[in-house]
Amino acid sequence: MFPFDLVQRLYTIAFPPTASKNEDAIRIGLLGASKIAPVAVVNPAKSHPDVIVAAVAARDFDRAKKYAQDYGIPIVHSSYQAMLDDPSIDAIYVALPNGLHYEWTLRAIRAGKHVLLEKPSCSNAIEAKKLFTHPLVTASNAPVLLEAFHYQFHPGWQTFLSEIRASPGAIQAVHALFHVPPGIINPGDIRFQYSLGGGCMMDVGTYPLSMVRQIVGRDKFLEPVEVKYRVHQPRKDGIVDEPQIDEATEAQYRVSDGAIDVRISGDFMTKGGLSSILPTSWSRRLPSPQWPKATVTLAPVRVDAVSSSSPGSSEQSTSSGHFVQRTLIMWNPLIPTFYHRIDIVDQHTLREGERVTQSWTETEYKTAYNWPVGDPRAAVYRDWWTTYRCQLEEFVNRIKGRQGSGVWVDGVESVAQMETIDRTYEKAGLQPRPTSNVAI
Ligand SMILES: NC(=O)C1=CN([C@@H]2O[C@H](COP(=O)(O)OP(=O)(O)OC[C@H]3O[C@@H](n4cnc5c(N)ncnc54)[C@H](OP(=O)(O)O)[C@@H]3O)[C@@H](O)[C@H]2O)C=CC1
Ligand SMILES: O=C1OC[C@@H](O)[C@H](O)[C@H]1O
Repeated sequence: MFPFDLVQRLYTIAFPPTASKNEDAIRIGLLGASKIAPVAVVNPAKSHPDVIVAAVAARDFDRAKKYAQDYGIPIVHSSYQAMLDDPSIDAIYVALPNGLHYEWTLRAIRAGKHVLLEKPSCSNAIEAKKLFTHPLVTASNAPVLLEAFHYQFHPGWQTFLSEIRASPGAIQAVHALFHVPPGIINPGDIRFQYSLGGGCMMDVGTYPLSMVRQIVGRDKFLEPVEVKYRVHQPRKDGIVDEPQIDEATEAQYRVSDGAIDVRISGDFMTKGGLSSILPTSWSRRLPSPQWPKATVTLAPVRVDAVSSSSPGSSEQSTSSGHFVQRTLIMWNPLIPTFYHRIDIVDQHTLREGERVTQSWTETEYKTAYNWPVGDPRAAVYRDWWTTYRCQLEEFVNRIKGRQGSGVWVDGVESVAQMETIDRTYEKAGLQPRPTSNVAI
């Protein structure tokens, strides 16, 4: 069947309806002529009546001019500071290398600008604590500061969380991954430079980490118990130029108050494609593309007669009855508008003591391009809105003091996320990324 919905969504994302701008629209300035800004801000802003992408600043003026021409941005600044000094700018999008996030976000806040700050918020937890607890950030009339964990703002991810919360059984295991194939990230990229705050855990690894933290509860302390990484080694002569740069990381965590098995995996260059049909020596050269995903396994619960056992207790394995163990999977929470799916898989077993007499599986598949029917948020959101468009909606709502969808990434969460990244690096035997020595 021809996927009309998909084509329609993709067409509307590429050519969004252009909103006429309100008089008090927020004028955003882009700090850096970055690769991500067109996708994360410039395009989403087109359909938002309260956002104008008004300026771009780059270290190289000619590059900034070209970028401004390409994306129809009226003002060009030849330095980041010139952007912050521009009184016509209300908000700044910080999409600089991670190692510059702290410095330029604090400078922007000091200049009275709201900030949409790319993930990860800072180079490490020291910076994140300084930033998010800074009096200029915590003051009641402080500018709005948001770490751009865009996927959280999409109804698809929120529906997944709601399904988990509404499901029977305590959480037993949470696994999340984000792997990208070789060739996506270029050799000289900022992600491969320690001094700029690079590394897999800082980049593709932040998403699965953020996802598992959302699922187990952001107040839970994740203690890394085992962390494995692959060092980035682009040279054939065996010399590792950036020994602190993890090209791929796998981490297992213990959760503060429970026995949940938490694992994450990130990879900048995932290989091993067609491993089931090709010899290993061939397969390990091939990319192995896969959707980012999060998987949650719940404890079995008894669903027939009244049981004295509590969900997840060991008594269940020996008692008789009808048990159901649920697994929930979210495929592709990062680009859900293109494709996503929520699988709700119920594994049924009938037991007589330790003997399983019958077992079967029932699976329900869901998608959520918008909030549920009847939810007032569904009348505001659109099915074609990308995670970035949803994020921009909420950033503006916060600045304008509007109610919004209720989804937000606050400073407490951003600091806890950075602390967990630091702990993960330390457990791996690597250094957290360097702290900025710029005095602001
Ligand atoms: N939310 C998301 O989906 C994504 C988020 N990101 C995040 O956005 C940020 C930027 O990523 P991306 O757009 O890929 O990055 P780019 O490689 O495009 O770099 C961003 C900007 O950094 C500036 N820059 C400043 N100092 C340096 C330096 N020493 N070396 C290189 N560049 C420098 C450049 O600005 P200038 O123009 O002034 O030269 C460049 O335009 C990162 O924090 C990343 O994690 C990235 C991709 C996706
Ligand atoms: O969404 C993303 O995909 C690719 C990454 O390298 C990038 O930084 C990340 O945000």
